[in-house]
Amino acid sequence: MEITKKHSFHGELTVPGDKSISHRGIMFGAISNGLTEVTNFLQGADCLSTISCFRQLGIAIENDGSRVLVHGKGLRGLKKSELALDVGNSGTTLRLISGILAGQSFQSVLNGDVSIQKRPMKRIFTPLSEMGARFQCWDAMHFPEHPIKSSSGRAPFTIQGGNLKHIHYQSPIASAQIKSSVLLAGLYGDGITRVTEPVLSRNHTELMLAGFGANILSTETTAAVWPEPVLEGQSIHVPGDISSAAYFIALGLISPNSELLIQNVGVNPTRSGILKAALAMGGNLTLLNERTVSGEPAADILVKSSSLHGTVIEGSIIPTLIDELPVIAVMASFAEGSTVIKDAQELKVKESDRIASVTENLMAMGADITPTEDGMIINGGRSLHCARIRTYGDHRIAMSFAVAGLNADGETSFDDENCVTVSYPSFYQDVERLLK
Ligand SMILES: O=C(O)C1=C[C@@H](OP(=O)(O)O)[C@@H](O)[C@H](O)C1
Ligand SMILES: C=C(OP(=O)(O)O)C(=O)O
Repeated sequence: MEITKKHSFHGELTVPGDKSISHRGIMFGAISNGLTEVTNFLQGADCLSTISCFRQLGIAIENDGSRVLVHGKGLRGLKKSELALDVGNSGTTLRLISGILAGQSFQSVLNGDVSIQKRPMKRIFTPLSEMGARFQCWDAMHFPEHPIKSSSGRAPFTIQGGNLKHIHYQSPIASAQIKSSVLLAGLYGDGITRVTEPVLSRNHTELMLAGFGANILSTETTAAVWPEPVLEGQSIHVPGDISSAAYFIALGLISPNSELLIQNVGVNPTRSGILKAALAMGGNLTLLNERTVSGEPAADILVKSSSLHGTVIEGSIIPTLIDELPVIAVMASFAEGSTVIKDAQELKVKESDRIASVTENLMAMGADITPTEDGMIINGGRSLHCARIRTYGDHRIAMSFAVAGLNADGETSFDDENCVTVSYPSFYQDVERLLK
């Protein structure tokens, strides 16, 4: 596939359902009593991995391509899977399911793709072990034919769960995956489990678990969950994913004479830092029709071409736009002046090292970018030219550089453009449709 400069983008679009909320709908439905219906479910590879893991754990799940029905079996209704659970490319699946499996009396084996096998899991082993779960990592090269014990702190690994104690975990990292994993294990604890984070991360778990009937309380950066709730199946309508809308926000802002209306996007303040960052850069963005969908704030976002300028992105806003930083870096390359991104060392442990992958590709396109230990500095305003993009199999890198390529001279090509199926299977078709 080659991408060339296009002049402007116009029209209305809806982006697919939110990935974080889709995962949680399946997981919480599986451990609730009765039927959970998830509409506008994201049919991306990551969320399909969550469905297949819970099917392996004995949960009947019907998926007609949009609506998903989960026949929940209650907190203690999961069955041991004889085969390893394969989370594919999905860190959210792996870390959240581990919290649930920590509470089961059986053993589970978890594995995923080569990217997952590089991602750090000690961050969940530490609190879940403190609660009483036991973990054993295996050497990925020889697994499963010749299981060799490893101390890698990465997948593949075995969890032996059961008889959990409650804890108050002071997480060193602002991570919704760590927080959610501990809170889910806390459902099986012997008292109130609390998680305190340095900065508040996305709170979809707290909002949705409360909707299923859990007793859960959030105060600033601490969330507390009471054990042994009776969870009841729910109807969840998933709002559009702001992380997917981000590519169209960037495209609308940096492409000349463009105007896009992105409908029904989740704008939970713990997720929507990109809106604040884009406004700080001088972006013409308006939120319309603000409403609540299944307990989550949603709105339509009107985006118009803008002359952007640089900004500083640091501190407590970082967890609210962590997945959007690659496309924000692309926006910054089209802005006048410098943009400084700090406190974002978590970028190094996503599907790729996103400080390195963003830097490499933006440099290849002629941008002025310097990587730092915890972010990057971009001196914008240079015109970009085509390059062959190395995605490292990372969906967010592919989509961010599609946005760059649509505003760069020449033919931009990709080593693997298909990795977008992880979170946005119809991405290229949606871009095509909005071309004026
Ligand atoms: O909880 C979630 O759904 C997610 C949390 C974030 O990860 P961390 O918790 O590792 O920051 C984010 O990057 C990921 O895409 C989804
Ligand atoms: C980091 C991401 O997802 P996960 O951690 O679930 O793989 C992402 O979608 O950008």
